[in-house]
Amino acid sequence: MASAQPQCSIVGQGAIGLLAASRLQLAGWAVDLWLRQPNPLRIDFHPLQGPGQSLNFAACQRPAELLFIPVKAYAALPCLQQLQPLLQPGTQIVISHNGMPDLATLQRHVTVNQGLWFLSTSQAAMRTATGVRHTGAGSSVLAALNDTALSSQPKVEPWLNTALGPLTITADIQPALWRKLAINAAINPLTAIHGINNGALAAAEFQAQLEAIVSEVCVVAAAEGMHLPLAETLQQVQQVIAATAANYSSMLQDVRVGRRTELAAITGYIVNTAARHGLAVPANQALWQALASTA
Ligand SMILES: NC(=O)C1=CN([C@@H]2O[C@H](COP(=O)(O)OP(=O)(O)OC[C@H]3O[C@@H](n4cnc5c(N)ncnc54)[C@H](OP(=O)(O)O)[C@@H]3O)[C@@H](O)[C@H]2O)C=CC1
Ligand SMILES: CC(C)(CO)C(=O)C(=O)O
Repeated sequence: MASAQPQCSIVGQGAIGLLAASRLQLAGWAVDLWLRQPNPLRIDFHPLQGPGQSLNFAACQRPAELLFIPVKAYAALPCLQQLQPLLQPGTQIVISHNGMPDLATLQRHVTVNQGLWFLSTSQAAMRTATGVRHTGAGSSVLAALNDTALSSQPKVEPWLNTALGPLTITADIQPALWRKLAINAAINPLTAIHGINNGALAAAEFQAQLEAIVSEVCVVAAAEGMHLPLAETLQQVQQVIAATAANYSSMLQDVRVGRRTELAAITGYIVNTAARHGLAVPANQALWQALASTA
C-alpha cells in the first residue's frame, strides 16, 4: 500500500523509537530505521491493548526528510554529528530524550535549512526479547527550536502526533523539560536502586523520599527562574507512577543490562545546578552517589 504521508526515519531500535515506528507504520506511514547494521528488522509490537503483531522495518542508508532521534541524553549530540553529512536539505530533525538537554549546543549543529525540534514524552515502552511493548499511556510535548522548524509545523505535527501523541505544541519547551526532569529525578533513580517497577513507588515507605527529591528540584528550578509548584509537581509524579505502574523505568532497564544510565543528565544536572547556586540538595546527592558508577 503506498503511503500518503512523507517518508520518515527513526534512529535506533530502542523502546521509544520502536514504539514510534510501530504506531506510525500501523497508521500507514512509510517509516524506516537508522540502525548500526544494514539489515531489515522484524519485531513483535505489543500495543497497550489488543493483540501483538509482527512488523518489518527497512534499515535506511540515508535518513529521510523527517528524522526522529529518540536516543539516550548522552547519545543525542554524537548521533546528530554522525548523521549531519548524510542529511537532505530541509530535513526536520526531532530530538527526544530524558534529562536536561543542552539545546544551545544542539542548535549549533544544524544548518539554517534544517528544522530542529525537541520532544519530551511520557509514553512508556519496554524492549522485549523480540521487539517492543507499549507499557504506559502518556503524552508528548513538542517545541520548535529554530525558525525553519516553525515554518514546517504542518508537516511535523501529524507525524509526531501519530508516533507519540497526544501531542501538545509549545513555544517554550523549558517548563515541560523541568516537569519531566522532576518526574525522572523522582522515579528513575529510586526504581533503579531498588529494582522495582514504577508502580511500587506508590507504597507509603517511598513518599517522604519522593517529596524530598521533588522539593529539591523545585528549589533548583526556582533558582534558574523556573516556577515549579511543589504540590502540582508531586501530583504529576504520582500520576506518572500510576499511569506507568507496570513499567520498569529506562534507568532500571539500563542498570539491569549493564548499560550507561542517564543519571548525569537527570540527577547530575540537579546536583550540579544546585552547586552553581550554592544550594544543598541532600536527597538528590544521595541518589547521585548511590548510582554514580552507572553514569
Ligand atoms: N523507555 C521508556 O519508557 C521511556 C524512555 N524515555 C527516554 O527516551 C530516550 C530513548 O529511550 P529508549 O528508547 O528507552 O533508549 P534506548 O537506548 O533503548 O534506545 C536508543 C536506541 O538508539 C540507538 N542509537 C543511539 N545512537 C545511535 C546512532 N548514532 N546510530 C544508530 N543507533 C543509535 C541505540 O543503540 P545502542 O543501544 O547500540 O547504543 C538504541 O538502539 C531516553 O532518553 C529515555 O530516557 C522517555 C520516556 C519513556
Ligand atoms: C515516564 C518514565 C518514568 C516511564 O518509565 C520514563 O520516562 C522513563 O522510564 O525513563
